[in-house]
Amino acid sequence: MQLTRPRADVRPRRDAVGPAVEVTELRRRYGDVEAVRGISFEVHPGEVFALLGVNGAGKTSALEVLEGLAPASGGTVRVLGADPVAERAAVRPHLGVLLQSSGLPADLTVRETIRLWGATLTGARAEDEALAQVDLTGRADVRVRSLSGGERRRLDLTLALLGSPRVVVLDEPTTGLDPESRRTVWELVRRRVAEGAAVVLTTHHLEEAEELADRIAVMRAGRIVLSGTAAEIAATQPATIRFTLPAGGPALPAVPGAEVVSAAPRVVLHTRALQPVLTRLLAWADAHGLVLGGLQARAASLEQAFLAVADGADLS
Ligand SMILES: Nc1ncnc2c1ncn2[C@@H]1O[C@H](COP(=O)(O)OP(=O)(O)OP(=O)(O)O)[C@@H](O)[C@H]1O
Repeated sequence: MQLTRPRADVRPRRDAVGPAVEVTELRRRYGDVEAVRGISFEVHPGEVFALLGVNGAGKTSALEVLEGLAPASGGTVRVLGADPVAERAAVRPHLGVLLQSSGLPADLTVRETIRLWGATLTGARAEDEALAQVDLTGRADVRVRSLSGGERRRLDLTLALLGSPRVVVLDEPTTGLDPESRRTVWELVRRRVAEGAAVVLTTHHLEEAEELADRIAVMRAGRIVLSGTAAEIAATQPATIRFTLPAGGPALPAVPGAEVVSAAPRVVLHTRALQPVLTRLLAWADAHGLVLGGLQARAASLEQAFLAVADGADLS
């Protein structure tokens, strides 16, 4: 299978404002394992950038450098123009981080946790606002150890956004959340972005990337192998046409521009020219007075492209 060759780096659509995050040829190595093998991207203020990839693709390893938690083995990372590891003190006040798992003190209540974290920040949001924005007002006096997984995740998120950070890094922000809580989180992220923040996130929920991200990069084995908007990435895959051919009728002729993936009676065609192929197909059916049973025509999805990459599609 052919996919378009990824761009060498991932350029934002807007170039008027300088990038809040600049990652150039980033590498990260653990002993003999090269987890990140030279990735480049930029994220501008007011933009959401999603890093996708199967388990072990290198997403968290890359984010940890942005978060200032680990040095790069090669390449450069700039957050608001500074090195997040070497200049951590300068970057930290402007950075909101949500790790995959947090280690909050279990004996503190939700309100105490927010108060304590807020005391380390300048210009922290009011406690009540921080509680309300993640629907934890009614749980303010509950100890962290007694929260459900989803409540804890929402607390993590409100802490990450407590200081109104200009750069937000979210590692799987909605893992374990129910659909309603997930929407609450999306709303919060959108609000922060509308206020001008640059957001980098990882997720295994492709619909989350489609909902939130302006641009997406798909990683495999430490490299970015596909990048662009969700629509651009989906468009690397063919559209699918399905129908059932009635018994006893004429055989399906070759349709130029379409590849037969499954033959009659349950026909599946792949095409990169959906409209002309569909037009020819319908004209042929019409000419023979045929009804194409259960006819479906579907453009490719982000999920299809993601799975093709995960399967190791030939990218040359
Ligand atoms: N501390 C470590 N020591 C050695 N190898 C590590 C370490 N952390 C991660 N790795 C390896 O680096 C590779 C990338 O891991 P990473 O956690 O960055 O992937 P990921 O894309 O974030 O995966 P997931 O979706 O599961 O979170 C994997 O092969 C992993 O086993």
